[in-house]
Amino acid sequence: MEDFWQTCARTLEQELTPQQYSAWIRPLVPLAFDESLAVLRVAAPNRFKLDWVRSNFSGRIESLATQWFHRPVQVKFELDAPRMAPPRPAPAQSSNGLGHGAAPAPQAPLADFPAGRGPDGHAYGYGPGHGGNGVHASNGHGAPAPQRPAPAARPAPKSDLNEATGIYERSRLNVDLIFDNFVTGKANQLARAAALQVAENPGTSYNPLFLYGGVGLGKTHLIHAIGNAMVAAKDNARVRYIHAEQFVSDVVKAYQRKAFDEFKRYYHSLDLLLIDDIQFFSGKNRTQEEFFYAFEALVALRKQIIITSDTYPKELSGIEDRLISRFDSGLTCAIEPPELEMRVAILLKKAETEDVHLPEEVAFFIAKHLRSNVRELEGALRKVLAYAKFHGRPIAVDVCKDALKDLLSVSNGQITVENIQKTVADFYKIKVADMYSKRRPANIALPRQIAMYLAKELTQKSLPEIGELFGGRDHTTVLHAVRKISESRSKQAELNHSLHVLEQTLKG
Ligand SMILES: Nc1ncnc2c1ncn2[C@@H]1O[C@H](COP(=O)(O)OP(=O)(O)OP(=O)(O)O)[C@@H](O)[C@H]1O
Repeated sequence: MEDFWQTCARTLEQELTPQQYSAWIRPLVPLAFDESLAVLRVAAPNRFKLDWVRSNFSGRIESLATQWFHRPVQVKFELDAPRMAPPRPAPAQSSNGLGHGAAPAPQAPLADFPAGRGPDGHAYGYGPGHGGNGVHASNGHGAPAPQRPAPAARPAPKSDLNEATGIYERSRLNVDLIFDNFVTGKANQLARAAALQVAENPGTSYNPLFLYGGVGLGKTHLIHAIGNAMVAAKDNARVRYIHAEQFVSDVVKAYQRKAFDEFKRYYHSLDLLLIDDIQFFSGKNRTQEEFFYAFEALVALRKQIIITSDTYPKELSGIEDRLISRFDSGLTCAIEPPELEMRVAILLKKAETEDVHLPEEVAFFIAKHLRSNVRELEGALRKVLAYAKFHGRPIAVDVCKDALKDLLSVSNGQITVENIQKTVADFYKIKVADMYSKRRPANIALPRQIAMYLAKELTQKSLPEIGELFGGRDHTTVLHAVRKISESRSKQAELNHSLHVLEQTLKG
């Protein structure tokens, strides 16, 4: 087996770039070859590498093994326990800023950029060898913490676990959000391809990568996947995921502590900065200024920046032009709401992750009725599974109907505002983001008014609620749109026809 592995590694070394070889193949360790089953077991140092090699190299390794052993061989990848992804840590704080502190993190938030001083005056350590950096693992959207421990094959040495935990605490990456469990379809394939490209060639392909789309469509998932891939490729990569609101709060803390030098030192030294929901920078001038400096510094050093937003750069309001033009200078990709088949695939994948068998007709039922975003789909699936378990009933369509009764009636015959926005945007060939953007050219303003009108007609939402879902518009704007479209409809046959088609499409 050792001989085979040496030959296999040599072959792959010739076929791959040196970076790919040392990132993915060199860390693999052959464990055993089971003669009777013709199964080759190979260990990967962590979960990301494991997922990556399984998706990208298992076929090639299997074919080399098949040639070598003169019979079909299956390759099974396993985690090499000592370097596995860390268990979800209780937020750890260095007790004195230097060692691996085991004390629970304090309640008052500390500077999110490391090496700062907490309100108690203690310095909070950062850097390799420091177990805590004074940051909190939170469950909020802003800073998801590692969610789940990778299964341990054997107990890992404590120091390795601490080190690994440190990496994930500092980066704030959620280890569960990886490429492997990101379902791809028409709605997100370009964004995913760009994300993969950036993960493989950080800083040199698309910089910045700007991903935008409506709520719950997978932007955060995708950027964590990039971060996780980068950490997997390079253990000491300086990666940081941060929600834009948290960045604003870091700037405020830097002000309070007169610590802009530390702030800059930290942000300007990253290899990868993932910043989520940049629209939250709107109107925050000092934050924008600091982000501008960080952006310039990182791009000049060919360090990667990835940004997400609810709309495309030119549509961002309250953001300086110099930032907008920089956001636009790399690659901008949209993530659209998923179509039916993709929603089904997502549900099946989520169920598989939970080790639950979800009959396809149940997945179709849920996907047909909940159309707007993936977060909503996940919530519905969780409800159905919990309901079935609680009532001791098998997972079937009738259980779904009972479990999702509220959701189904709230969406008033299954039509949601998000779905209306998507349907109308597709019909008029504009971007979904235009539905909530501030732009007002006629080719956008009319479809937006039509969507508002349909939202009022076909859902239970109030005028203020609709206004909110259309980029925070006032209810009088919605009222104006509803009145205008209903009046025009009675006079213009063509508009009436279009509305009829849209209504039929939405009612399915
Ligand atoms: N294509 C996908 N495959 C699998 N899971 C997905 C996919 N898209 C989204 N999800 C899941 O849906 C949930 C919501 O996704 P995420 O938080 O990434 O959305 P978002 O676009 O960042 O939303 P927001 O704008 O509210 O921040 C997450 O649990 C994510 O894992």
